[in-house]
Parts: sequence; structure tokens; C-alpha cells
Amino acid sequence: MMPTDVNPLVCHSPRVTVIGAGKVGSTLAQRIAEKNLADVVLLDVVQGMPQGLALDLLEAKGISLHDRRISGTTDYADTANSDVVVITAGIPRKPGMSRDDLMKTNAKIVVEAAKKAIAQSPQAILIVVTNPLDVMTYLAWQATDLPRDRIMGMAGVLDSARFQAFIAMELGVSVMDVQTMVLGSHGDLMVPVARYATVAGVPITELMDAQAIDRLVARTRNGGAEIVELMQTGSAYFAPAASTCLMVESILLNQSRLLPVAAYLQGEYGLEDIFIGVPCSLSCGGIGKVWELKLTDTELAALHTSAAAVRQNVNRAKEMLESN
Ligand SMILES: NC(=O)c1ccc[n+]([C@@H]2O[C@H](COP(=O)([O-])OP(=O)(O)OC[C@H]3O[C@@H](n4cnc5c(N)ncnc54)[C@H](O)[C@@H]3O)[C@@H](O)[C@H]2O)c1
Ligand SMILES: O=C(O)C[C@H](O)C(=O)O
Repeated sequence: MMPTDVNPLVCHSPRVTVIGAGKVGSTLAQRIAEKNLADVVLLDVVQGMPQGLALDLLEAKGISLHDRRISGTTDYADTANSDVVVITAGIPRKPGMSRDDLMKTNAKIVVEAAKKAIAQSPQAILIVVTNPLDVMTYLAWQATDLPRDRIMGMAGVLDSARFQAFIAMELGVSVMDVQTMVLGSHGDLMVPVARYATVAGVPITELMDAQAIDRLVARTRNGGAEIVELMQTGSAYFAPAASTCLMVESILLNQSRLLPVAAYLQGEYGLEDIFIGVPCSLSCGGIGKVWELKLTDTELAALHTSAAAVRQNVNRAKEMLESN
């Protein structure tokens, strides 16, 4: 029997659109569906590719045991009414490149994707993943004029996960007992806050010497480049997709997880009109609260140096877009 009167509260299936069905996008789609979080629409410019990936993913449903709808498309109309939109569209870097070298190509892609996606899903929460992350998030915000609680960039979760993994490996402890917080931009000037890194509540400053901490901080800062050098083609995607999925999960399940995300600042940490990594709680409305941690003068100065570099690149990106 078909229901005659559908209760929208019961029948609403959350929907996540992932723009860019490449390495990060397709891995994220798989995670979201297999965790049973939402239906997924994969969108890409390459005709046939998102459709093929979606078919491949849905053919695995009986094995991975979920009932989420997964579709692939090149048409933004098919993404309408998404609860969350994630932008992973754009080129990854090659060995020897910095993330900033991707700016010219990716700026146009991200601006277009953000505008088209939000036109179809004006109530969505937008998560930007494309690099250079902090700059791309700013451009997506400008292009969509979304309120600041509904737009953010993914990077701090990934950088913190790397720091967490390196600490666990160094000390030979379970990664599950390690907590970390990496602030600032997603680049060489990111700010892993060693004082706030703990193992089962014990600060790492009590567990290893300053030299070891410096070594792990440097490896964290270089985490993306280390993988780019090893792979020689493309960049990391398992940990990036897992990190983005954690943010999507906290939003869809209204968990209020406290995660470092690139958020629009309006005076917090003495910074304004910039997207940069700071701790935020993520819930069904998006960013519920930007948390202002107490930082030492040195940590705050590092955050400001990081922000100054992002601001310079935002201005460069704006000029590039205007000259096109
Ligand atoms: N923020 C982070 O921490 C983080 C982590 C990993 C990767 N990244 C970035 O994410 C981006 C994607 O990485 P990847 O490894 O998935 O790359 P990829 O090359 O595997 O995939 C990118 C996809 O984007 C698609 N694309 C290009 N232009 C498009 C457009 N206009 N509309 C829709 N789709 C379009 C391409 O066809 C491709 O399928 C890169 O910029 C990378 O640097 C960021
Ligand atoms: O390093 C890159 O270019 C991709 C991503 O930002 C990462 O940190 O893995």
C-alpha cells in the first residue's frame, strides 16, 4: 500500500552532494553511504564518470549493508535540496608544488561550483575541501553570501589527525588515547598547538622532549607534501575523506563535535574577515560556536602570521578572478 500522507519528518532522508568525483570526492561518497549517514549525489564535469562511480558504489550496497541512494550526475539540478554540499572539485598538486600554486585554476572552479550548488540548495551547509583551502573557502563564501555558520573549510581535522597519528607512533600508544588541535591555515604556517596535545589527558610536553615535539610538528606541517612526494601523482585522499566525513557526521547527527575547521572570523583571536582554522562546534545548523582558546603570545603570533599569508593570497585570488 502506498502512503497517502507522507510525514516529512519521518520521510526526510538527509542528502549530501559531493562536487568533484575524484579521489577525495568518491572516497567521501563511499564513507558517507557506508556509515549510513545520508543519500549521496556525486557531481563532476566529466560525463559518465560520476554516474559510473555511483553505479559501482550502489552495486556494493548488499555487501556493505546500507540502503542509501547514490547517484552520479553532471547536472546541478540533480543536486537540489541537499542538506550538505562538499566541494572537492579542482586539481591536486604535483611534487614540488605548494598548495598556493593551485589557486589560479581552482579559484574559478570553486566559485562556479559554489554558486551553482547553493542556487539549487539555498539552505545547505557548505564544506570546502579544494586547495588552497583557506583561500578557496573565502572565495566560496563571497560567491554565495552564505551566513557564517553555514560555510566552512576542512583542513584542521586532517592536520590534527596527522599530528595525532605521529604522536601515537612516536610513543607507541593507541591513537585512540591521543587528542590534538592544529589551528591556522592549511599550509606550512599551520599552528599545531603542542600544549593542547594530550595522551589520555597527559600533555605531550610531559611525555617527550622538545626536540621530539618539534620533529613531529614539522612532520605534521609537511604531512600533505610527504604523501605527494611518495605518490608522485595526486595527493592524499583516505585521511582527507575521513576527516571531511567526520564533519559531515557531526552536522547530520547534530553531535556538536568540537573540531578545528576553517571558519569566518569576526574579531575572534583578534582576526577579522578571514577564514582560518579554529576550534568550532559543529551541529545541525553548521558552526554552532567558534571557541576562543587561551593562546600564549607565541601561539597567537603564529596564528596571526598564518592569517597574514592567507589574507595576501585571498587578495591575489580576487585580482586573478577580476582580471579574467
Ligand atoms: N583541504 C584538504 O585538507 C585537502 C585534502 C586533500 C585534497 N584536497 C584538495 O582537494 C582537491 C581534489 O583532490 P582529489 O585528490 O580528489 O583530486 P582529483 O583530481 O582526484 O579529483 C578532482 C575532481 O574534480 C573534478 N572537477 C574539475 N573541475 C570541476 C568542475 N568545474 N566541476 C566539478 N568537478 C570538477 C575533476 O574532474 C576530478 O574528478 C584538490 O584541490 C586537493 O588539493 C584538499
Ligand atoms: O597536500 C596536499 O596538496 C593535499 C592536502 O592538502 C593534504 O594535506 O593532504
